[in-house]
Amino acid sequence: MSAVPILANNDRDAGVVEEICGYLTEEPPRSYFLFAGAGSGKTRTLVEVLRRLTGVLKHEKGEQLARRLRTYGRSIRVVTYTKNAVAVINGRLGDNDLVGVSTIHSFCWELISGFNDDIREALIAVKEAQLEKETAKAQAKPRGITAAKQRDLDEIKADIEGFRTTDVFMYHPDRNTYGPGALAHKNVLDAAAWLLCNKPTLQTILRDRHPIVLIDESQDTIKGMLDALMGLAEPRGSGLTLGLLGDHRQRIYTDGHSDLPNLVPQSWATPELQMNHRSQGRIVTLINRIWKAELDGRTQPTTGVEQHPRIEKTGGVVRLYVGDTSLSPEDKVRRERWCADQMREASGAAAWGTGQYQLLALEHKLVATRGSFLDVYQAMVLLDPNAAAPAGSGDNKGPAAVQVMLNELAHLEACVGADGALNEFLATEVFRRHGSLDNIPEDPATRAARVDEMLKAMAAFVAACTDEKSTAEDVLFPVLSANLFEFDHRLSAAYADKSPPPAAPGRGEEESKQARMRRGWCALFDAPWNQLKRYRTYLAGNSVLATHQVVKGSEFMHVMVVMDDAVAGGNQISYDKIFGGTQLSKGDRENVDKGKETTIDRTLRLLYVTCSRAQESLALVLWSSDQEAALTRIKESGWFTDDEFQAIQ
Ligand SMILES: Nc1ncnc2c1ncn2[C@@H]1O[C@H](COP(=O)(O)OP(=O)(O)OP(=O)(O)O)[C@@H](O)[C@H]1O
Repeated sequence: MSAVPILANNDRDAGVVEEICGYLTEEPPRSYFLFAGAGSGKTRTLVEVLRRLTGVLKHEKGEQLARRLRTYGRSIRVVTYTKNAVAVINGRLGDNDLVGVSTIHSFCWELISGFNDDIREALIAVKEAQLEKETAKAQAKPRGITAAKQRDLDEIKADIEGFRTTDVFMYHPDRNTYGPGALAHKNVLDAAAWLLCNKPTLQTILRDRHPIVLIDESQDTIKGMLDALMGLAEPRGSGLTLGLLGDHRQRIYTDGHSDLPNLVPQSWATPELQMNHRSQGRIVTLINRIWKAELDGRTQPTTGVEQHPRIEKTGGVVRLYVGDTSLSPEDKVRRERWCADQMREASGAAAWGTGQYQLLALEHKLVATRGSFLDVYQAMVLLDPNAAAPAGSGDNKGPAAVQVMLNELAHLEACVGADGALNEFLATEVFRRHGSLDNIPEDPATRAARVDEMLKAMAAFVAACTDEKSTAEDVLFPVLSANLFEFDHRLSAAYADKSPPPAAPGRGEEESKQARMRRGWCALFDAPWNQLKRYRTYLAGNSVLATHQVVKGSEFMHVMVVMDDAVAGGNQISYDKIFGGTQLSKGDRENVDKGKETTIDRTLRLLYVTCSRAQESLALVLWSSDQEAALTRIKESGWFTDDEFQAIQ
């Protein structure tokens, strides 16, 4: 008797897999948009559908579809947001020649690569449209086309000329591509979208290769491509069927459509997942509340399925702590530890006392302060602002010129045991792997001299990296002097240059790239070596610290969300406005009047994403510019019970 209601409740979404299989195997097949909230098991649903449609699991109509796909050499294409998601789906699906899983970048490049004339035509058309639009916009302004704007417009013209004279285009979806004909990621997406809209041959190729395309995280999928695909899928029976999976409540990038649910054609099916399998009941109630909140300054609709927790997940602890944002960063870090202690008492989870909770901060700099690697992080930002921090797609690997410090030297350092002794066997392996032993001289005497030089350099390296006080320069010195690895010429040149760093530019002053990089190199060489390890862990996404954006798709037992608008800078996100410590600005009011997206809308979605990462307990720490006002508003909001929020003393 007891098992029945559990199954009934937890299995309220059990029919969705079969429902979707039905749409995709109908004649003609029907496109669908799956509303699937946080923790609802989108991936599992997707994989289960694919198993049935490709004949892995017994399914009459699925087997027929699989036969048809195989006969014509076709496959179902799944498009994911990150490479990590590709690996997860492939891992769960196993070997399956009827399904291809890739990121949108790989998918687009696969479609257009080799069609150089078409790519050229598309890129020129896209850029000319951009030039026309930007010129008209600038001309309409009271000051007309300023010198700075003219520079931007000239850059677009130069891009167009560059495309005109390129014969062969090159691209690697997994990394930045350099050299003649190299395309940026955005070029590839733009070109593919344009070609899909304008070239019937490419439309036929797509339909012929992949009659079914399923897109994960569709709320953040780049608009141009999504529009092109949605256009091709109409009318039903056109030869392309789309499945869009997503959660518009979790849209955090500006690439996606702002209101996807309303763009989906009426004729599409709209199945729903109502369960949240991830979080305890208290957390699910909170995220439902957050989404439904009728806040002043909100323009986005509250469309969405109310989620249900699993019926055995009746617990969960949620707390909101409100502190004064004018405190120093050190004081804030200390008080956040106090909040963690409060969480340990409230939840009884030892993890809060041992630092085993995931801390989510709004901004990388904030994370770097809390993670004690601020010097290294700031140096990396100066060296390459676009590569210094982890990205949601998992693509950033740090500035290219310092890769040897992030890889080779890290691997060598890992050969040093806790007792400070170097494991020579492992170190030799590291050298072999990175090609450092390839050029060891043949002649015995020179060979012995080289080996001796390497051993001495290694001993000096070990001494430097086990000394807490060493800077990056101290550790680099022996390895660079003995050429233990192949160093990027920019790193070697910067190291050899002993000139002092240029002064940082004043407010509003421009800085050349060269001066900025020189400051970056000097800051990096001066930074404590032990910060590099923490920076690497963060970059790789393996840290207990992360930004709010990067954790999309992840889950953690215990989560602390640190909300500190003042430190984060920018006006895109403001938690203090949501919680009442800051009033809406004039710009917010204007946006509301025009029905445009507001800070409140963006912040609410980000808050929804961060809160929904927690499985067991969730601490929200708000650094507010008006503690009292925020606490009053929080009490009125009804999001939390009286014992769930308090001031940070
Ligand atoms: N049917 C199910 N029964 C039990 N557990 C499930 C089920 N589906 C998913 N889960 C579990 O619930 C958690 C959330 O699933 P998953 O990460 O796939 O959700 P999601 O829809 O991708 O969420 P999000 O959009 O928040 O990232 C995972 O731990 C997963 O193992």
